[in-house]
Amino acid sequence: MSAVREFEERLRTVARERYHDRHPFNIRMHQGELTPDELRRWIANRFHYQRHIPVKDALITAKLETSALRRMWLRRIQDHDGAAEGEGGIERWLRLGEAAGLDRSLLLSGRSVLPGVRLAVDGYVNFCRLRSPLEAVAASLTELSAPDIMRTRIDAFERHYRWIDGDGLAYFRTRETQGRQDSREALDLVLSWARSEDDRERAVAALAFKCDVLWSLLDAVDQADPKEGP
Ligand SMILES: O=C(O)c1cc(C(=O)O)c2c(n1)C(=O)C(=O)c1cc(C(=O)O)[nH]c1-2
Repeated sequence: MSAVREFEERLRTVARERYHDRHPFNIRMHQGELTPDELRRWIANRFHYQRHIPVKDALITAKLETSALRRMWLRRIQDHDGAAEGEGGIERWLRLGEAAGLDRSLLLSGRSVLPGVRLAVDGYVNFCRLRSPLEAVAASLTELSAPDIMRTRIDAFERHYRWIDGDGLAYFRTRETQGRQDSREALDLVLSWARSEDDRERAVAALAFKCDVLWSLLDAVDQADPKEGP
């Protein structure tokens, strides 16, 4: 196998084997075992991650040196922030919250964000702020596994959590396609930028770090005091 194919295989293995679809909270979600309060707590806390994705993508965009690359990365910001008020992934996530009975003002206030979730998201944003473009882009490669988890989640919501209106699932449906494009583009960049063995090690470590971010976020949600609100 060529060195590049071997590197790609390592990245795909990390993205598969350390991905948060194996986290106990996601397993319970997919098996239909979450209570409405647990699901609401996840939605409210994951909103904190969602609203920071375009922030970290702006930090990455600032590191890219050509118009073509910046144009590519700007699309990600628009996917989340929309081209106009009332559009985009953040708006779709707020609608998911509303479909689950969460007021958008609660999500926007950040009042429900658990300390561990705040640290995990800060960790990811600061990683993208401080590390090389190669490492920041490699960290986004968890998205290699994201389209599959979106499918699993849509199926689980439609089967087990029918109290959430189906229109609320628009975020997940849109992300299935967007995630595929994002991960294809990011993988091409990482494969072409990582020239040395040292670069490849750093890229794999960046992806493993990002898996830890997603895992820690779910640890915090999973271990939250059930008496606390969403
Ligand atoms: O719900 C999920 O399981 C999940 C996972 C990930 C991921 O794997 O990083 C992302 C998303 N969703 C997502 O919605 C999203 O917009 C996104 C952007 C990124 C990224 O790192 O650039 N990951 C993810």
